Parts: sequence; C-alpha cells; structure tokens
Amino acid sequence: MELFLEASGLQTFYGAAQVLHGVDFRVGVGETVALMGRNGMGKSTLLKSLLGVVAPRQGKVSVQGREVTGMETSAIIRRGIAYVPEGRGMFHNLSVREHLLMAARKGAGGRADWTYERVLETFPRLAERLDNMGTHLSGGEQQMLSIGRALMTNPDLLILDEATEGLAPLIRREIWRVVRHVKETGIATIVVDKNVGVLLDLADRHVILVKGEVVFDGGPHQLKSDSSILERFIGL
Ligand SMILES: Nc1ncnc2c1ncn2[C@@H]1O[C@H](COP(=O)(O)OP(=O)(O)OP(=O)(O)O)[C@@H](O)[C@H]1O
Repeated sequence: MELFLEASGLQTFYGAAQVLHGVDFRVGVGETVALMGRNGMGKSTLLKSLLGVVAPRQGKVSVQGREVTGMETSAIIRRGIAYVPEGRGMFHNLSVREHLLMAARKGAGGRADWTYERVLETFPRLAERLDNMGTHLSGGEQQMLSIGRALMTNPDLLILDEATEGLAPLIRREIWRVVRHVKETGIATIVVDKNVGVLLDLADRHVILVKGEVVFDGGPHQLKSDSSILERFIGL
C-alpha cells in the first residue's frame, strides 16, 4: 500500500518524563487507522508528535515520502492533514458560515471536492444554523462544525481525536455516518475513540498503544478473532 504518512522510532518526552518509547506508525493513502489504548497510554501525544505540536526527541516523520520532522505544525498540516483535536477547540465570535468559509482551501494535491455546499449537505444541522455563533452551538453541533471545517481544507488525512466523546447517541451516530462517508471518498483517517465496537467495523487497521509502545498493529479480523488482545490491552 502506498503510504501517506510514516513515523519511525518516535521518542517523545514531557520534561524528563518519557511518554513515547520508540513508536512506529504509518497510514496508507485512503486508509482508516484506529489508534487505541487506555487513558494516558500516549495516543494524543503520538498525534501531537506526528504534527510537530510536541517535538519528538528521537525518530522521524514523513508525509508522502518527504521528511517533516522538526517542521512547524502549520507547514506539516499544509501537506494535506486536518486535525480535529479533543475538546472541539475555540469558536470565538464567528458564525457557522464564517467558520466554514474561513477554512476553505484546495487540498495539497489540488483536491477540491469538499466545497461549502458539500459540507452543508453532509451536515444538514449546520446548514440550519449558518448565522449562529459557534459558541451558541450544542456540543454535538460544535463537533460537527470542527469536522466540517476540517473537511473544507480538502485534506488527504483527517485526524479525529475523541470526536464523539460526551455526545448523545444520536449525534454520535450522525458523526460516524459522516466518518464513513469521508472514508468512501478516499480520505485517510486516524480515529481515536472509546467506542471499540464502532472502530472494529470502521477501521482498516488498528494500532494499540500501551505505555507509549505499540503492542498491536493489525486488521480488525485479528482483533475480532482473538478477544484476548482487547481484553489485555484495552480492558474489555
Ligand atoms: N502537556 C503534558 N505535560 C506533561 N505530561 C503530559 C502532558 N500531556 C500528557 N502528559 C502525560 O503523558 C501521558 C500520555 O498522555 P496522552 O494524553 O498522550 O495519552 P492518551 O492515550 O491520549 O490518553 P487520554 O485518552 O487520556 O488523552 C500521560 O501520562 C499524561 O499524563
């Protein structure tokens, strides 16, 4: 499989505390990868290390075959990545319409199929709230706006960190529907989520972290056929 992103030997520290202990991680073009592990095992730190939000002390990261280690986050993102962080981010004094239009751009490879109209078709709830201020949206609507804004950048890789955390079941279902749709359009995704059942149906590959090390990297069939892996590493 052609790789979109590849990281090898990542070691990341917060001060003296080492959180990633030599992590190898890859995402193929159009591939959906579920990044799994209990709380505090280093999932967010891995995502931040890939994006240069925290600088790994060792190891390297490449996007489409070109090394990006040590580059500014904004420069890494411009290679075709959209990041929807945990906790939705800031919405300030902008309307839904302004949020979306501000994010609009062509993708790194010239991809432009995610237009304003298409995002509104995908999230009818946002279409009904175009003049609302972002801060006046419900949690679920804010999450949809975050994802909609990410899609407006026409990414080749969408990163969702706990996108359904704390949301009502109906809204979660809505978000998973969109993630499936995004997958069908050939955008690669890294998904971090507590809902293992959904991930098993959605992802092409699963990577499990325990204390900053990859303890499993394989397909959903492997996880489904050997329940001891999830029991041991996720606690199910
Ligand atoms: N900014 C920080 N400064 C110091 N330690 C941190 C920082 N961020 C995370 N850590 C620590 O690094 C470890 C890994 O955290 P990380 O957030 O990457 O885990 P996670 O797997 O994403 O878990 P969660 O789902 O709880 O966010 C934890 O022990 C955490 O306390």
